[in-house]
Amino acid sequence: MTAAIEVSGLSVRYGEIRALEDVDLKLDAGRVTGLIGMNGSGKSTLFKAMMGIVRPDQGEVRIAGRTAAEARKHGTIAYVPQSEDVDWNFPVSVHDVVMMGRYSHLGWTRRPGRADRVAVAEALDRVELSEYAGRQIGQLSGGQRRRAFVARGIAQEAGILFLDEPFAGVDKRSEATIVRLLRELAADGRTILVSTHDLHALPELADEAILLLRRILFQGSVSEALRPESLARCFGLDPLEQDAVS
Ligand SMILES: Nc1ncnc2c1ncn2[C@@H]1O[C@H](COP(=O)(O)OP(=O)(O)OP(=O)(O)O)[C@@H](O)[C@H]1O
Repeated sequence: MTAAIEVSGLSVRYGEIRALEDVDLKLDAGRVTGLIGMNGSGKSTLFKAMMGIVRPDQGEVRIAGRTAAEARKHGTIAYVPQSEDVDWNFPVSVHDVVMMGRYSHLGWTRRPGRADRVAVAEALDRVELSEYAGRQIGQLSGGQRRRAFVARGIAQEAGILFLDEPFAGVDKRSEATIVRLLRELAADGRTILVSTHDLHALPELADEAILLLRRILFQGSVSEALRPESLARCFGLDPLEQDAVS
């Protein structure tokens, strides 16, 4: 089976800072992968490099046979950003946000047609936000905001979905809804990569896990990734243990 995403020998620097070093990974379609790493370990940089937003110093990214930049241009990748990277006061409705996913599909008039409106309505329905379509995006809860961005990716018909910390600031019920939704989207054949600090959600969420600390420390089963010795290498301590005592 050809990997949907193949990264080889990827290194990224910001001036003197080495954010990623010699990263190799393969992600297959139909699977959810959890990307685990402490703050500053390079998770966002990895997403950006795989979307062709930051240029690698070395190595390459192939997305379904294309370069990262080509794949982004073709709308192959949808990105759900970290909450703090979004201006929630921006005067757009939930419907408008989801319609943004159709931009790569719009014809020469650049005006949404019937097919675009249908795609947006179906995406909103899929994430159970139809009744919120007219609301300003900032008037949604944390979990609903994430679902609106997932709907944007569905409307975009993206085969690949990257989510950067989708559970941060989200209550348990919304978290469970997002986990269920991502599992369904993977079952449809999408490739899903989710960065998260929420290790407790991992067994239900992900088919496999990657531990990142500038380099890939581990890629494999969730149960192995969650072993104390694996986490100790990734975080320098065992965070599950920390949660239990705090
Ligand atoms: N635009 C930038 N300019 C300079 N340094 C940067 C830039 N973006 C990230 N870095 C640095 O690169 C390293 C990796 O950062 P990155 O944001 O990829 O980590 P992260 O794992 O996503 O962290 P977090 O969990 O806090 O979001 C960090 O040392 C960070 O300070």
